Amino acid sequence: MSGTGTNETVVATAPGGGLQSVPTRQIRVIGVPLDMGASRRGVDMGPSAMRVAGLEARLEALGHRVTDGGNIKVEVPETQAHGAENARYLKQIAEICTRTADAVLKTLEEGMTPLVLGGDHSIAAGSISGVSEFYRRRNQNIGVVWIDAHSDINTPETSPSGNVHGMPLAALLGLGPDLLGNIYGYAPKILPENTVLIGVRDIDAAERANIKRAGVGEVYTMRDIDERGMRTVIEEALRAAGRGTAGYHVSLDMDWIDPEDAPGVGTPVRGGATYREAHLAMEIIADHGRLLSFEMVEVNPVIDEHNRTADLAVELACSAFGKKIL
Ligand SMILES: NC(=[NH2+])NCCC[C@H](N)C(=O)O
Ligand SMILES: [Mn+2]
Ligand SMILES: [Mn+2]
Repeated sequence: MSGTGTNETVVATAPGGGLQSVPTRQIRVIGVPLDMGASRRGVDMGPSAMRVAGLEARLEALGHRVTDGGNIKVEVPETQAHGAENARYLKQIAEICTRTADAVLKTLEEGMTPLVLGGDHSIAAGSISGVSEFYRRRNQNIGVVWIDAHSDINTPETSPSGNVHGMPLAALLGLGPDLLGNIYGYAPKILPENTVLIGVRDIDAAERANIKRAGVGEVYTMRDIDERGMRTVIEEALRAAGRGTAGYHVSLDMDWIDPEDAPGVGTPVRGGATYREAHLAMEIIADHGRLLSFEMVEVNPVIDEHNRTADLAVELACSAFGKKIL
C-alpha cells in the first residue's frame, strides 16, 4: 500500500493524441454538497458542476484510475435549525465533516488519493482531519497548502459573519470552534509551521491576530506573488509544507483566482491569480510529487457563466495531477 496512492509511471495517450508520462494514481472522488457554511447559497451544487465538466474522464485521459465515491450525505438547510448566530449550522457542519473525514481516511487506507469536491470551505475541516488521522496512526505529520483569497482562520468569537466557511483553518490549528476541530477527539490536527497560505488578499483584522497567535508558518499574499512571481512563491511554500511531513494536502478555494476567470465562486474578491499563474502553481505541485490529497471548494454554479468556473477547476485538477503540454 502506498500512502500517496502513486504507482509506476506509465505513458498515457493524451486527448489530441500526444503522449505524456505521469505517475498513475488511483483517485477517488468524494463530493460534499454543503452550503450551510456560507451565506450566499449555491456552492452545494459545486460537486455536480465539476462532474458535469468531465472531471473523471479528463483525469482518466492522463492515465489515472478514477472512481467516484459519490456524495457525502448532507442535509438541506431548509430542514435544519441554524443554532447560534456566531457560527450558523456548526453542529450539522461538524457532523458532515466527520463523515467526510471518515471517507477520506478510508480512501487513504485503500491506497487511493482522495479528490474532494466542495461545497463551501468548511468541509476542509473534515477532509484534512481524515488525512491527518491517517498519517497520525503512522506517526507522521502532514502539511497543508491553503490556496485562497481568504485565510479562513476566524473563530465564532472573531467572525464578522458567523459563516463557518471562514473558520476551518482556525479549527484545524486548534483555535476552535472545538466541535469542528476535535474530530477523532483531539486537536490540533496540523502544525502551524507546515501550514502555508497562498494568494490571500482579504483578511479580517481579528484573523491577522489569529494567524500570529497560531504561528502559521508562511503566508504569501497576492503582493508576494506580484513581486516575487508565482514560481518562487509556490516553491518556497511547498518546501515549508513538506518539511518533515509525509507530504501535503492541497486545499484550493476557487476564489483564489481572479473573478475574471472564476466568476462562479461564493465570495469573489478582485485581484486574484491569473489563469496562467494558477496552472503554473498546480504544475509545480505535480512536479514535486508530494501531494497526499486534493480538494476544490466554493464553486458556485448559481452565479457562474456556462459552468466555466467548474471547468477551470477541472483543468486545474488535471494540472495538479500531472497534465503536461509536452
Ligand atoms: N471560504 C470562504 N470563502 N471564506 C470567506 C470568509 C470571509 C470572511 N473572512 C468571514 O469569515 O466571513
Ligand atoms: Mn476559503
Ligand atoms: Mn475564499
